[in-house]
Amino acid sequence: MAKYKLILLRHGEGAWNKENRFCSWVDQKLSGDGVKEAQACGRHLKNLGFEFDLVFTSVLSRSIQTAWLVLEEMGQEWVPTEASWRLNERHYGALIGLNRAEMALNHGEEQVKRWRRSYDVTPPPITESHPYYHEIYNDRRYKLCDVPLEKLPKAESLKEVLDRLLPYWNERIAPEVKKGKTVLISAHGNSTRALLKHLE
Ligand SMILES: O=C(O)[C@@H](COP(=O)(O)O)OP(=O)(O)O
Repeated sequence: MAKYKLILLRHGEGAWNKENRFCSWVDQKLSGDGVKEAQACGRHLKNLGFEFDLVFTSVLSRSIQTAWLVLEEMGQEWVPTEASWRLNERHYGALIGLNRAEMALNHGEEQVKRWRRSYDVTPPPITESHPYYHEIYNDRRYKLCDVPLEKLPKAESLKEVLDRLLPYWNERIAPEVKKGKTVLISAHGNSTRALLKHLE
């Protein structure tokens, strides 16, 4: 029997995943296929016999929606869930909204790969002239965070994702896992990647 029970989940496909655009902190909902993926995941976890005690999500709808759909399929909608910006997707700064294939044509495959997959390369920051700046920073969810609005990131490397995620992991999630709770984290490609890197 495993000592700890922690399931890490990346959300189902979002509308901008389909369009190959950097979505990051833009609050896109799941696509039709994304909904089906989350439901299939819920059925799979149910067949494996998982019974969750606690669920953690980011504050982005695609991770919350995925958690709901998973719990619904499992008949465990009542399980307490908690959302934190610290589980958000990596902040892709000025790259938000851009198409990865077009970026590769303009900047070269290597540069795009460096921005996406290196550990400590931070993309250029988002500025007020960016088309999604105001949508992100005027959103009420970011006024309710445990840090003031001006301290929220404007771009992040994977290392910086881990730096902002670790206090939440150490203070809020890890103690529950250590108590023997079965915990689901429904988050994003890069926030789960950062956490896995830490756990390994
Ligand atoms: O921000 C995004 O577009 C993707 C990750 O992008 P890549 O690091 O894979 O380019 O995040 P997710 O769909 O998991 O929330």
